[in-house]
Amino acid sequence: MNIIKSTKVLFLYKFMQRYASSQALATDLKSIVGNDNVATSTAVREQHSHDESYHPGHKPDVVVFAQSTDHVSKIVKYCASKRVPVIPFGTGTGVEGGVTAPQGGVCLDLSRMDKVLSINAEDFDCTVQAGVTRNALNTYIRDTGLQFPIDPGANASLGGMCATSASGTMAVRYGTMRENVMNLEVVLADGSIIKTAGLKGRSRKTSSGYNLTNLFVGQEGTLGIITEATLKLHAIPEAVLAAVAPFKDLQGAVNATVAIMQSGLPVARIEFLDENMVDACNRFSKLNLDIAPTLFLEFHGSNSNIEAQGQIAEETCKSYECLQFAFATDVDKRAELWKARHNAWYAAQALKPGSKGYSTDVCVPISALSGIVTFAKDELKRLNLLGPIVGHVGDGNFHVFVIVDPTNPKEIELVHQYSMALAKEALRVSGTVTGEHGIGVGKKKLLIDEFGAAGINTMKAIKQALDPMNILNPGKVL
Ligand SMILES: Cc1cc2c(cc1C)N(C[C@H](O)[C@H](O)[C@H](O)COP(=O)(O)OP(=O)(O)OC[C@H]1O[C@@H](n3cnc4c(N)ncnc43)[C@H](O)[C@@H]1O)c1[nH]c(=O)[nH]c(=O)c1N2
Ligand SMILES: CCCCC(=O)C(=O)O
Ligand SMILES: [Mn+2]
Repeated sequence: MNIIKSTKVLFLYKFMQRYASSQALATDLKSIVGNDNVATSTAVREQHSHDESYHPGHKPDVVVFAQSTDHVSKIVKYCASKRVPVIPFGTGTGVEGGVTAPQGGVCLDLSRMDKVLSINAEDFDCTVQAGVTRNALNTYIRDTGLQFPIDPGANASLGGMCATSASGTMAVRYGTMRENVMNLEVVLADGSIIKTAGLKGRSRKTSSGYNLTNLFVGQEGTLGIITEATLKLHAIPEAVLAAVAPFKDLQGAVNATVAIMQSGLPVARIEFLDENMVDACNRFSKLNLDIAPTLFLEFHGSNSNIEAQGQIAEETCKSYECLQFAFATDVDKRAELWKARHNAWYAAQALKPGSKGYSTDVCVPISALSGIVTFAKDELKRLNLLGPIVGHVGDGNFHVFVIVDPTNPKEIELVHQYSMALAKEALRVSGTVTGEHGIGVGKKKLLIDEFGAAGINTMKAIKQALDPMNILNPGKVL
């Protein structure tokens, strides 16, 4: 009895101590960035404790809404002086637990840094603050005839997209964030500010110094806080044509993809949905597609060549026994199709109300795609799991959205094992454990298999050099 009582007292004491220190932290931060930019309410901390995944949330002690690079620099400098963790937060749409705060600390929300700083239409580039979302940027530049085509399904922040090296349905044509970031402004762990590609750099190519830009693309907030990004823009095509092609079997759809890629056709989108995913999209997005392994395709070109592109794709799909090949030229029909594709994650989860999705994200050389998708499906069947499959197959990248009961730890463990087995199969065939979602907390254990000890030690040496006190998003990636 006494032991229980003293444990309770100790718990209460620790709670009071943490509460007092987080209050002191908030008071100091308010003096740096102003009262309106600091939140300590449970609701705001809860909202910033998790992303869109099944990974358990952890609340930060304080949430700070930065308004400028100067704010970020001052906050990081202060946190360094107190050895307080800093966790950057864009829009919280990540899926590997990257924004959770397992050690508490300050969640640095960048959504109020939402200014488009410059558009250089003649150079096809722009510079934005980190909190600008991809949709906001595309709305802002609509009249220039340009677009920023990297499209994770969610309306993510461009800072978050840089930090996770995001991609999406159009990477097959326009590249991922790695190919589209020209320069970054980054606040380092001591509060100093750098530009990764030169103080004013926005040239199309450079061989000057180390490639700092791509060190900070994909670092998930563990090496620095991205405050501004200079990005490549692309012309909005004169003509766009979409198509839907259901196939008799999975192999036909995947082999047609490989053949289309090998033909050199500049396909803009080529997305695979297995029969379960099509069924889920039909229900969730009110489509009426045949329930079969299906490709959604899109071609970007000029009025004079768009039909020829579509025709080559149609002939190729027919030679792999597609059941039909239906073009969608109408703007609204196309928008409906891609909206449904972007909502696939929610469609999958809606198959079982109350369930949560567990997303896998492997990427392999395209010649290995058919084999590994078959492996993924066979394993689902063996383990009796429901997992609709969707993929940016032109890049050899696909996701199994395994549906889990979040209250059933045994099922979560089983799905975790499935995800690990799939990732190891991807490595066996020379792929990667994540094509676009990153490592976060979810895939840390797999890094050693992908890079080996010497590779991991190199990453640790970089982390140690840039963040010796481990205050930047501790517990993530490495
Ligand atoms: C429905 C749906 C569909 C998709 C996706 C999500 C959802 C919900 N995603 C995943 C997600 O949208 C993607 O990872 C985004 O890049 C995350 O951007 P946020 O702004 O939400 O970052 P979020 O706030 O979730 O943070 C992600 C990570 O980056 C760090 N971070 C955020 N801002 C930072 C900054 N300014 N500086 C440094 N670090 C920072 C965070 O600390 C965290 O580790 C995705 N992804 C994809 O690649 N392809 C896809 O097809 C999809 N599709
Ligand atoms: C939120 C899970 C990832 C979604 C995704 O990457 C996709 O639909 O392609
Ligand atoms: Mn994806």
